[in-house]
Amino acid sequence: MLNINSLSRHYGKKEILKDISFSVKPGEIVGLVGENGAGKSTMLKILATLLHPTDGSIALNNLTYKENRKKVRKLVGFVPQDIALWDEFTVEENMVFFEKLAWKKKSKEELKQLCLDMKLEIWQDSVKTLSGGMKRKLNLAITLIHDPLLLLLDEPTVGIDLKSRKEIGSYLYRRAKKEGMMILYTSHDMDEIISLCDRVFCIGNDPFYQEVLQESGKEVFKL
Ligand SMILES: Nc1ncnc2c1ncn2[C@@H]1O[C@H](COP(=O)(O)OP(=O)(O)OP(=O)(O)O)[C@@H](O)[C@H]1O
Repeated sequence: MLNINSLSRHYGKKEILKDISFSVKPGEIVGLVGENGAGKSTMLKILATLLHPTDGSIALNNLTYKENRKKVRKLVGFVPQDIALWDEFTVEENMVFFEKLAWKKKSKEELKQLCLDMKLEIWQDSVKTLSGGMKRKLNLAITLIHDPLLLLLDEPTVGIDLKSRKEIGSYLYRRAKKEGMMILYTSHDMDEIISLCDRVFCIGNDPFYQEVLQESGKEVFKL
């Protein structure tokens, strides 16, 4: 279970997140939507332990972020908007490199299977020769190497073709429901949010997203 309590974040004098509280249950997929600059990435970076909140507390499976940062890090997977890969290395070399940094041992077959699960069928090619969508698939595969309990995805499917997007979505959905993995996910694609997420949180003051999502019958909450 992820619990966020009265969280706020300022950048200088600018308040981006204000008194935010919510919980995510095991196996739940939660969408985070809102206009550009609303604070979605800031929220994910805080949950990924890359930023500190100005105020408030977070706990993952009763591990408080403040006191257990290292332990929490092992349980979290984060796909940021910017792709971070070794361009000169092959897909295989990237997977092996990141496996060494992970806290779980995975065989080459398992690593290759993860790429296939992300609809990436290339293994020996150098990353610099991959398309933008293929790089995103590799980024997703890397994030899943250590079997995170909390998966944070910041617009992960930008540039990924529709068929692969649907298959990756179904794969993540199955894993969340089977393993209790929690997924927090930002996207500007409302169809994808509606089809994949159990609940949606709207961040920021623009009522547009809430109205669109309510029309679809989704459970929508304002943060
Ligand atoms: N390092 C920083 N220093 C100062 N301000 C920042 C910093 N990072 C982000 N911001 C500001 O915080 C606000 C929220 O940014 P954030 O990236 O979290 O928004 P977002 O909802 O993810 O937007 P988008 O949909 O465009 O990705 C923006 O006004 C942004 O300019």
